[in-house]
Amino acid sequence: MLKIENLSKSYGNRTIFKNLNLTLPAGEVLAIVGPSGIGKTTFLKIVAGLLPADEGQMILDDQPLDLSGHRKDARVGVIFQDFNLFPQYSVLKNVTLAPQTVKHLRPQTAQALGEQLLSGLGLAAQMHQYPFQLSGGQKQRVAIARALAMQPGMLAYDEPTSGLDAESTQRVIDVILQLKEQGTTQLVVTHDLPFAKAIADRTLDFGNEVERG
Ligand SMILES: Nc1ncnc2c1ncn2[C@@H]1O[C@H](COP(=O)(O)OP(=O)(O)OP(=O)(O)O)[C@@H](O)[C@H]1O
Repeated sequence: MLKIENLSKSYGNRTIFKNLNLTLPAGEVLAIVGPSGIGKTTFLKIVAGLLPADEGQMILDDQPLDLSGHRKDARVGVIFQDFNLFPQYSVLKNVTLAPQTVKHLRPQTAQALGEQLLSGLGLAAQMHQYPFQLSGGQKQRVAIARALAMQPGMLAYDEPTSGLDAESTQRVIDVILQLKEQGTTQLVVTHDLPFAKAIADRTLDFGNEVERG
């Protein structure tokens, strides 16, 4: 479960959100929607530990999350809009690298985990290919496998269907629902309302429901 209490963020004298409170029960999917520039990505980056919050706290599975913007643990897995895969590494190595270097898993253990995750996401045939050989939807699923390989407490996605065709979008929907079924807590920033409807237990409209003044 993710619990957010009185979270505030400003850029200079511009308040992006103020006193934001939110509870996301374990295994639920929250979609965050709202117009461009309203602060959705800012919020996601704070949840992911990539940007500092000004005030407030976040608790994931009863343990506080570091909100300094320099979080070192991998408790929140992030999937970026542009995938951020390493182009010089195979799909499997993209997934197994961080578990070995950050979590110090033995190569065989990381490999077994990577193979299991990639197979589960329908990428068994692509394991030894390179990112340039994949479709956008396949890259997105590699990014999801890579995040899951760090065994995070939850996943956060930034516009995961942006630039994907209908078929790839459906695969992302299937993966998110499959992970939900397995109990993964997920937060998804999107401007795609039908997509939000297909995945979410709950939708937060960042434009209308969030305090900023
Ligand atoms: N580092 C920064 N310094 C100052 N202002 C920023 C910074 N990052 C973002 N902003 C501003 O904060 C506002 C919220 O940006 P953010 O990217 O969070 O919005 P968004 O809702 O994700 O938009 P989009 O859907 O277009 O990605 C925007 O007006 C943006 O210009």
